[in-house]
Order: sequence, then structure tokens, then C-alpha cells
Amino acid sequence: MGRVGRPWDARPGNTEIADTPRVRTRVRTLEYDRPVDFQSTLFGASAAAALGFDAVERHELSAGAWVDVARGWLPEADQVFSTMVEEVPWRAERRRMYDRVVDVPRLVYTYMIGEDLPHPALTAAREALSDHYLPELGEPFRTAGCCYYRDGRDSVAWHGDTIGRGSTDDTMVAIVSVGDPRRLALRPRDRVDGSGSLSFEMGHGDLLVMGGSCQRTWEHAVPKVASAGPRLSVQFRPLNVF
Ligand SMILES: O=C(O)CCC(=O)C(=O)O
Ligand SMILES: [Fe+2]
Repeated sequence: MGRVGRPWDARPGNTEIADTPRVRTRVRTLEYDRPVDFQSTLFGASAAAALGFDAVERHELSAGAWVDVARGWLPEADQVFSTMVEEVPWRAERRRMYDRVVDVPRLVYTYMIGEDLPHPALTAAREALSDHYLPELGEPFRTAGCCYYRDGRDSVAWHGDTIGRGSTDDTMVAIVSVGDPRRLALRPRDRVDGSGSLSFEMGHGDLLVMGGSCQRTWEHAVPKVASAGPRLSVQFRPLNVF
């Protein structure tokens, strides 16, 4: 995403993006023409979050994959949402699929190493995640990929974050979510019948960390839904994991 290609958007069978003719975009344009109807009051006050890890629930998946979930984890989630909407240099991208070029159904931007994050709560979140997971991960979280799902038509198709070390090594991708709740769906790669799938609703201020072998043994997606307001996610990743 951002400066790094996200090839699953153009992978055959990714029907998530087959029906997205509604946004006029150019590659790497900053323009998009869908109205944003965010009202912070819609989301209510976030829980008294303090970047703590006492309430984290670990869900062991198969094949050495796991998911940690903490609800209402991010402080100042309302402000993070509005600051990100306004200040992230969002990009609408397009991908080739067969003989067509299609819109990537979300806006994206990746903060690389050395780039300031748009809100101090996100900087604090990255530091808290790096400290907490250091014994297990062995390195800090370095980059911050951002996604903007403008409504229920925006989505991410099934994929693992397997560009770089995620295809060979255990690693972690920590996702913070603000705005309307959306479902993060997960399915094991080794079952062709789709059994074993599960999903977690990611609400305003929630944290979800995919760890262990999750990127190479499982896939994840944010499916389209009939109706949803805007939702933003920040994916913190270590060096050379995309
Ligand atoms: O928005 C999310 O929660 C997931 C995004 C994602 O999987 C990705 O960008 O690789
Ligand atoms: Fe991903």
C-alpha cells in the first residue's frame, strides 16, 4: 500500500474489487469524490483506554497463528479519527486485473520509518506495542499503513501480509481501528472448503494483533457490507513486513 504494491488487489478470484466503478480516480491521486459523513458523536465516548495490555485476549488459531484483541484500547480515538481524515495524504490507487484497471476499494497511505504519525496517540500506541511485544517479536513496530474505508463498499480482499518476511518468518501486524465497526475475517490457508473461518468485529479504538505464523498460514479480509459509515485502520508492522 502507499509506496508498496499490494498485489492481492489484482489477484484472480478477488471478487471484492470486481464491482467498484463508482469512484473516479487516477493512480496516486489525492482526489476522491465520495462524500465523508463522519460525525464523531456517532461513535460515542471511547472507553477509558490507556494503551494497557491487561485486558488483551489471546485467541490461538491453528498452525502457530494467534490473534490478540483489546477493546477500547486507543486513547483519544475520536480525535485520531478526525485528524487522520484531514491530515493523512490519502491516495486512491488503481490496479490492473486481467485486461482491466480497477479502483482499489479503499484509500491508503503508509508512514515509513522516520515519518511522523499524524496524531500523538498513534505514536504512543506504536511505542506501547513495541514495548509490550518486544520479548515475543524481538524487534519494534516501524511502519504504519493506513486504510480508509469510506463506506460499506470499501474492503480488503483475502490476503496475508506476505510481502517481505511475512512469507517465511513468524511476525506480527498490529491493527488499530477507529470509526464505524467492521469485521476482520480470517481463514486458514490449508482448508479448501472454507472451514475454520472466524471473524472479529473491530470497533472504535479497538486493537487487534495478528501474530505467530498468521500471515503465511492464514488469510485475512475486511469484507464489504451493505451499509457502514467511515472506518480507518492503522497497521503497525516491523521492518520489511508488508
Ligand atoms: O483494515 C484492516 O483492518 C486490515 C487491512 C489489511 O489487512 C492490510 O492493509 O493489509
Ligand atoms: Fe493485511
